[in-house]
Amino acid sequence: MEILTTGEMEQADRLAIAAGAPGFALMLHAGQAVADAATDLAGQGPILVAAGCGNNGGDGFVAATELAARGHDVSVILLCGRDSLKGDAALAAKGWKGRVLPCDLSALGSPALIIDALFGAGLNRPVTGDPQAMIEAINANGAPVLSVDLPSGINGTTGAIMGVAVRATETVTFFRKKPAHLLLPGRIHCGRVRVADIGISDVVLDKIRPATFENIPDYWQGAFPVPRIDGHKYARGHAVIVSGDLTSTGAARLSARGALRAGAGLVSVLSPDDALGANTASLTAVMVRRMNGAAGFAEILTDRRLNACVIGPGAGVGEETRALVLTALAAKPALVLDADALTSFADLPARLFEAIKETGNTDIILTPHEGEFRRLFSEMSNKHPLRSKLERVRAAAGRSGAIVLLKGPDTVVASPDGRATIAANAPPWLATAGSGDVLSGMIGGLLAQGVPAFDAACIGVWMHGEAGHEAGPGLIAEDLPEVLPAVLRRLYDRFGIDY
Ligand SMILES: NC(=O)C1=CN([C@@H]2O[C@H](COP(=O)(O)OP(=O)(O)OC[C@H]3O[C@@H](n4cnc5c(N)ncnc54)[C@H](O)[C@@H]3O)[C@@H](O)[C@H]2O)[C@@H](O)CC1
Ligand SMILES: [K+]
Repeated sequence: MEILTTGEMEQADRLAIAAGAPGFALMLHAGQAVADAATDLAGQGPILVAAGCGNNGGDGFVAATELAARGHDVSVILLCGRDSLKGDAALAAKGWKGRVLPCDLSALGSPALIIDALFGAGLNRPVTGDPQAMIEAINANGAPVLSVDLPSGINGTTGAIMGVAVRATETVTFFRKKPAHLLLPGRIHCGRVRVADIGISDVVLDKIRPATFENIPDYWQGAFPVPRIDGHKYARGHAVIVSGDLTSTGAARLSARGALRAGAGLVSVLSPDDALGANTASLTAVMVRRMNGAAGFAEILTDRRLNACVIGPGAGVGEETRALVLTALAAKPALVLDADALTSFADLPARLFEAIKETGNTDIILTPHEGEFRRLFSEMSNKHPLRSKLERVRAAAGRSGAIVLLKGPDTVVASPDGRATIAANAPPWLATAGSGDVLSGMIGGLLAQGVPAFDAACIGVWMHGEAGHEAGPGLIAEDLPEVLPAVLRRLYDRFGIDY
């Protein structure tokens, strides 16, 4: 499902209006959708609408009018004088026949529900003064809160808190989600998110051409790999995972098991001499192969059947790992660079990015967590400290020439071609030692099956999040590959694939 910035949403409104949908009709639909959600939340109790002076407040007036018509006890507090309302908001306020209370915090009372219609997409500066006091009072009131379009104080495009922001129980937004409904901290302030149809036709998207999508199966269903009945394991690729030395081999083994469970036909751990014993003793379905430094690695990769490679988990930081990465880039298998493979280039990011661009290989994925990202893209992060996660990852993809996957509760995947996805399905207990190693392996396993890199990254992230739910609280990284069959089974059911 597409995600629209507030600018793109404005364009959607304009295109819908130009195609014959009156702006006020859109507001009426929006207000009705808010009223529907409010009825579910408030039951029969009194409802307070806190309205701002723009069209978000207009939606609030429409909802108030609708709810009063349905027999609810509704009152409205307005941030400004009624006379200063303009356009559709003024029209909406005219329809409200009840009292409008001045912006007095004591008027909040003890409603069964507060509808937050202070600011939506038009928030364009930090919240201070009366609106700030109002938002703080709403948060302190204790009543459930239904936010209109966005929790007031949240920037719709970045998800940032502009000084202070409403913490909603539920948010009703219109036509499509905005980045703030998925990116933190915005997502936390939204509560549940409902997307309401307000009469804007999907046709407007042909003109807007949004490049950001929610990372859900509908988005990548077409790229999801399904083993063929007449296929064999060699048709599902051979992923290789580079092991660290004797003191750090576990990460590569976790990664390898992730690759195998994600469906790679064959998986090999490439092991330095000193770690051969440890690796062979702890692996069965995953194969182990001796690898002597970068020269040995280059020789192994001349076998083109080894079509996907993961470097980073437990690899160690320094020149040796840098040499392995540059060797893999030159050999051009589909490639996941994770953890130490990224940190090894913290002082020389340009060398990595140039090597990536020189290969012309578009199947390269960098999978940093926030710390690794800051180290690798420090120049860019320092220059633009206020960019949202989405903007930062997009810029990093452009700068590096690779697909960049920035991990977190709102994992963003961005491609140098501009596409990006945001995932919102990761449970908090997924942030545990070794979890990222499994993720990089899963993506390697998908690459081995021939899934294009951007899709492989998105599918890997989503399945990893689902595996987190499947394993539940208390999970450790070892659990993640083991619950993948359950996740895959549900996906097969959802896609109607026989098995
Ligand atoms: N454009 C449309 O056709 C539609 C818009 N809709 C609603 O309209 C909203 C957007 O309306 P607007 O563009 O009027 O914007 P808002 O209603 O979100 O806010 C704009 C008003 O708030 C003021 N403002 C912004 N930041 C402030 C701050 N920090 N402190 C104090 N005042 C501040 C602005 O000066 C302006 O008066 C959407 O979020 C949605 O709720 C819906 O009615 C659907 C249709
Ligand atoms: K709002």
